[in-house]
Amino acid sequence: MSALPSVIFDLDGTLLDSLPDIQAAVNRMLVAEGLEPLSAATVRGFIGDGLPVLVSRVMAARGIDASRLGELSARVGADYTAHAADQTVVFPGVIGALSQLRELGHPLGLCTNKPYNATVAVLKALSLFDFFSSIIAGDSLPQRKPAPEPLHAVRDALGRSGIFVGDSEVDAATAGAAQMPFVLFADGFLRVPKSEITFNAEFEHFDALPGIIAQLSRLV
Ligand SMILES: O=C(O)COP(=O)(O)O
Ligand SMILES: [Mg+2]
Repeated sequence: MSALPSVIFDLDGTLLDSLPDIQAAVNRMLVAEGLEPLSAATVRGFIGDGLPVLVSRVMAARGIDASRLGELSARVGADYTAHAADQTVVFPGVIGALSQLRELGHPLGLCTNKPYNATVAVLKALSLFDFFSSIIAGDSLPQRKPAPEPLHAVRDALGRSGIFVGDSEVDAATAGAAQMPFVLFADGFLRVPKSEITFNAEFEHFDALPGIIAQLSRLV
């Protein structure tokens, strides 16, 4: 029997409902600038392409001069990292599914566009850090998702074929570019209709994930 494939996870909107803390950090910056805060729905639509892109979208929405991107990204990043687990919760069933997959012998990895320091802070605060043998974040490599390199880097570090589990069109495109099967968590931060993306399977509760991985493992 061949070795079980690795299972590689996206973070925001897949393992974590992190929107409240991302929105709060963005709005602390806006309020400090004397500007109106943004709604959760608006901020949700800005998440998925990494922190600098998020901040550039926030700045555009509130008319802040683009020349301040470096300064404001650094400020939001530091503030968010210090408060990354204030309101953020793990989606129901995540710990059970990760435990089960690890026990079965699947190596587990993480491939996120969130900056590395914030990723580690939130994973440790929510007792998820020890599950992952390889973590590639939004600032780990010159490329970020949807480029295939971050996903390939995690897969290569884990030393097996891989299955990617994510919530967004960015993740679907990354899996396609990396030529890896993609499992969609359908209750995350997807910004396009499901019909516009390609996935091998989908689920709405993590209790269903180990069964899906068992099926796909026969194909990879
Ligand atoms: O930080 C982001 O923009 C998105 O993070 P994710 O890749 O974990 O969904
Ligand atoms: Mg995501």
